[in-house]
Amino acid sequence: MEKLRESLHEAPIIDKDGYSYLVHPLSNGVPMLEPELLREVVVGVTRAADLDVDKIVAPEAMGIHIATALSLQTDIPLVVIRKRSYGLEDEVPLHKTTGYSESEMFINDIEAGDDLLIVDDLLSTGGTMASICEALDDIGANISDIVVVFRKQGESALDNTDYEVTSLLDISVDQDGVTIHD
Ligand SMILES: O=P(O)(O)OC[C@H]1O[C@H](OP(=O)(O)OP(=O)(O)O)[C@H](O)[C@@H]1O
Ligand SMILES: Nc1ncnc2[nH]cnc12
Repeated sequence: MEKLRESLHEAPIIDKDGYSYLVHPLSNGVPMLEPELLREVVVGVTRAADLDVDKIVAPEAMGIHIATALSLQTDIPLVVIRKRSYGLEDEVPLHKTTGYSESEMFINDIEAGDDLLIVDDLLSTGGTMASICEALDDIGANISDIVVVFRKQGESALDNTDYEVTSLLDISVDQDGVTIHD
C-alpha cells in the first residue's frame, strides 16, 4: 500500500464545523486520482475481500469508483445504494448519519438470500455502514464481507454488532494531517 500511504501525507484537511475532513483522491475525486493509486487499492481490496458473493454493494458517491473497478476485475455485478429514490417496487429507504451530515439513501435490486460484499472508501462514525447493514439484514440478504479503504480510529456505530469491517489502512485525521496506524 505504498502509493496509498504516500498519498495520505499530501492530502489536504478541511474543517467542516469542527470536524477534520480528509480531502483525498479516493474519498473525494480531488485532488486528481492517479490510475496507479486506484489499481493498488483495487488489488488490495481484491486480496482482502471475500469474493464468493452474488453482488458488490457500494454507497453513492465515493464507494462507486472503487466498486466499479472491482466489478470489472472480478466480473461480480455492482449495486449502488443511491441518494435518490426511484420509487421502484421493493425499494428500501434508510436514514444515515455521518460526523457532518444526515440524509436518506435507497436500496434497490437486493433480494433475500443474496450474498453481498459491501465496499466503501472510508469508515468514520460508522453511521452510514451501520444503517446500510441494518437495512440489508432486514431485506434478508447475507453480508459476507465489508471492506473499506480507510477506517478512522475511534468509536463506531458498528462496535458491539456482528458486522466486521476490513480496512486497507487504519488512520486518524486532525487539523495537522493524517496519522497511519499499523
Ligand atoms: O462512517 P461515516 O461517519 O458514516 O462516514 C463514512 C461515509 O461518509 C462519506 O460519504 P458522504 O456521506 O460524505 O457522501 P459522499 O460519498 O457523497 O462524499 C464516505 O464516503 C462514507 O460513505
Ligand atoms: N473524507 C472524510 N474525512 C474525514 N472523515 C470523514 N468521514 C466521512 N468522510 C470523511
